[in-house]
Amino acid sequence: MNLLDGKRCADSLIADIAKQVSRHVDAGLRKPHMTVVLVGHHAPSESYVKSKVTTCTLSGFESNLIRLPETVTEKELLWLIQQINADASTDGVIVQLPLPKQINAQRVINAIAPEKDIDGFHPANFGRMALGQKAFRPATAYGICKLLQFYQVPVAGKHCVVIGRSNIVGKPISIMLSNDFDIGNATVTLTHIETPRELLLEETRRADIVIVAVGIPGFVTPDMVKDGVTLIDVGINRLENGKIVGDVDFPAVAPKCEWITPVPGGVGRMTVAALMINTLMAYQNNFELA
Ligand SMILES: Nc1nc2c(c(=O)[nH]1)N[C@@H](CN(C=O)c1ccc(C(=O)N[C@@H](CCC(=O)O)C(=O)O)cc1)CN2
Repeated sequence: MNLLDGKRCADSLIADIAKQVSRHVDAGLRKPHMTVVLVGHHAPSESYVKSKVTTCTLSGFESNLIRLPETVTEKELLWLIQQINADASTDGVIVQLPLPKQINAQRVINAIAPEKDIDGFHPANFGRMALGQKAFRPATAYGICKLLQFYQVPVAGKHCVVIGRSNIVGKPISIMLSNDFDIGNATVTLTHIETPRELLLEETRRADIVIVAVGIPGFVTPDMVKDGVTLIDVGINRLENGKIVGDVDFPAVAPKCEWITPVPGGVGRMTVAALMINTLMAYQNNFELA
């Protein structure tokens, strides 16, 4: 069993980004700038946003965090997005998800200027990504690709099963791994929590790579996978005792795996690193450097 260490990979990517930024700054350009919008006080979101702001500093970026109250209206949030879109000093913006019930998240995402949409959630970026064109790619999915690439895990020609069909993880990773560029060229089956159990097992038991993003602790058990599988655990579940675990029963399944991501320290770290890659791309696009 080998660990796909997200911290090690993310640290290496961030060091590389910081070098590129310092070359741009030495040449007289301003630093890349990310704006983060956080609505309310969702505890995990607070921690993710803190990690994004800290990683901006490590990457040599400027960042600013705009906090809005839980009760903010959709209209007020859309107005703020318009202001950020028009602000030339911001290269990229993210609105931390989830948003409170009164706000339609997709309407907010649709209002972000595609050239500042470093989350890659806007339909224009999602569409370009699906077509294999240059685009901001959803950070978790992109981070998984970067992690597989870093550890030289073979993907082309492999059978990959994704469990979970969310717009931010399951759908984009299934498209990216099946595309014929970068790290793709896998044969991908997209399953989800409503896939009949028998069918799910039929798929996962013959998969070379399983990616799980369902938000259920211990969902993947040893009987579901074959020996030598590569297992990517996207789940982040907080147990009552304060422990964070993924969607995989790690102690039981790890001995069967050739490669496996830990939680914490796996995909989560890569999400933040991939967001930095997207921000650098937004900046380089702005200055026509790429
Ligand atoms: N606007 C967005 N909102 C959300 C996204 C996103 O990509 N864009 N993804 C998730 C949350 N997320 C990033 O925002 C995220 C999740 C997890 C981690 C992370 O580093 N996890 C650590 C453990 C976390 C902890 O200790 O609390 C790990 O796995 O090691 C970073 C970012 C939903 N919202």
